[in-house]
Amino acid sequence: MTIAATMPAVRASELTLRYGRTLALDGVAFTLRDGVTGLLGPNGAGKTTLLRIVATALAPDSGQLTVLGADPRTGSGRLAVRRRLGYLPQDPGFHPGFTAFEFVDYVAILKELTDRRARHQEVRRVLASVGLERQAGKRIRALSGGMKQRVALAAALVGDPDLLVLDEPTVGLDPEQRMRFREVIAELGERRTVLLSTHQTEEVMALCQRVIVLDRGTVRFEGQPGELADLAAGRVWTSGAREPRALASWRTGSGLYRHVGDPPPGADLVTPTVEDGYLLFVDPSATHGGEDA
Ligand SMILES: Nc1ncnc2c1ncn2[C@@H]1O[C@H](COP(=O)(O)OP(=O)(O)OP(=O)(O)O)[C@@H](O)[C@H]1O
Repeated sequence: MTIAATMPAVRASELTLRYGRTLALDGVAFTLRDGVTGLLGPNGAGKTTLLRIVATALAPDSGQLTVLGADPRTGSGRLAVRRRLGYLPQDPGFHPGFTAFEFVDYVAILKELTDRRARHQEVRRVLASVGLERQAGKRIRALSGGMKQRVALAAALVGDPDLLVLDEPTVGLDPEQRMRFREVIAELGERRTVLLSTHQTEEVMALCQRVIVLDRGTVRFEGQPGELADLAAGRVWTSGAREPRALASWRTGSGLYRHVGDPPPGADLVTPTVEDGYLLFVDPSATHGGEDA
């Protein structure tokens, strides 16, 4: 079953969550529709906390949340969400003695695929979709980090869920594996709603139709990656020397220095990237303090 194009898969407002004295989420609001949305933010921004809430693994202290038309505050609502959700957590909690097949089969059992034959067919399908058909019989402890990550993604794909929540899915992967993951995720995003967290702006450019920038528990930006890049227009330039007053200034492969910040008069402005826009939001010395007001 697919969700109607007009209906957001996730609608959240005023989500707040504290761990003791740490305010991890502070009035977070966003809407997710079909396609791939990247959740970008520095360490400790609240990304994992937010993904766990959307995946119904954690309840917010306050705020409103609708996931796939259901209310996760109720038991029946959580069950309805979990039946149509695929979640790749940061730490999937593998039993290392399981084979890849056994682990994904175990997840399929938890997802109520009771018919053994159909279930095994589904396990083979999802393992093949991440290129692991030949490793299905290997013990997880014997797999590389990248392969373990693929097993975790395969488990999230069981049952062809309408909503996929992926916590840093490409972390620790080599470039080839990352490309392979991108192919799988992009294809899913053509038919489903995918929310993935990442530290990598290049991932957002490569994959995401939309991006949410989270910093210190607050949404700083929500829109298209191109719009985030455009926010840095006029604030990125190159020159032949380091610029100590810039927010960021580094020597590039060409030998020229690239700077983000307030350019001097007559600066050689260049086209900004998503990373430039992101830097302006998350750098505490940036002049975007009013954006979240
Ligand atoms: N179980 C917990 N107990 C106490 N504090 C926590 C707990 N989990 C997270 N935090 C704190 O809440 C804040 C948000 O953490 P969270 O893991 O959601 O951020 P993140 O954006 O996913 O970070 P990273 O990119 O490093 O994974 C941080 O300050 C973190 O230290």
